[in-house]
Amino acid sequence: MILKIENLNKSFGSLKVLENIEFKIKRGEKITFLGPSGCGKTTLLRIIAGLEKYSGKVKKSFKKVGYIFQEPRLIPWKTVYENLKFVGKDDQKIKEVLISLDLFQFKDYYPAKLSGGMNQRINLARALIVKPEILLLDEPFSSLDIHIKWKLINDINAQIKNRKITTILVTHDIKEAISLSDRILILSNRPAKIIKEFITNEINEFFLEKEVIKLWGDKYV
Ligand SMILES: Nc1ncnc2c1ncn2[C@@H]1O[C@H](COP(=O)(O)OP(=O)(O)OP(=O)(O)O)[C@@H](O)[C@H]1O
Repeated sequence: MILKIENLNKSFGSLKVLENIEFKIKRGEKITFLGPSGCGKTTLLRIIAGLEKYSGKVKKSFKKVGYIFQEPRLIPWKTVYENLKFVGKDDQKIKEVLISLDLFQFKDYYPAKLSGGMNQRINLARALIVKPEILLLDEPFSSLDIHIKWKLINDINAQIKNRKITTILVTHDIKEAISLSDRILILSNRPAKIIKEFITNEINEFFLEKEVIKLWGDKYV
């Protein structure tokens, strides 16, 4: 087990965001938390990454985490190469990751000169450079055009398969959930509770959409 969470609760002042969250993830597993907007998905990932206080038990058997945020958070005055150098010192490793993501030819560009999709690929490269045992993906496709989004999903799937990385995606998008996970845990409206769980192989998009409409009501868009 790479992560085990029991009786996790989180509030910001009087706003209750997470309620009695309990789950386990095996090493190498890909899971998605599918939840409506504003239910507490980012907060859950931030707790797993060690960036947020909480009450309950979070038992982690990993040290290296890769985190991909909704918006690419690259340092604007550093080139692609320098952005990666900032987190990983090994030139050979940087080169290998850039080549594996078809980014090597852009190594001397500044982020502003590249598209949103390219910036997110660089973000992925930056997350992979630390050789993460677990990759946390916080709606990384939300600002991307549809075809760029699917290219990035394919890239992520190939990379996590090759490197056998455990992944946790949070999203409100059914297709993303199905494309990137072995298991889908459905979160309720805020405060987020786990209300249902599916094995991705056993369902399809249409079935999941019906379930989500039932569970989220008018929060489903
Ligand atoms: N640091 C904070 N202080 C106070 N409230 C916060 C803080 N962080 C998040 N919240 C609130 O907690 C709730 C859950 O936020 P969170 O970002 O975790 O949800 P989400 O499901 O990721 O949202 P979205 O789908 O919009 O990205 C929101 O109402 C948000 O305003």
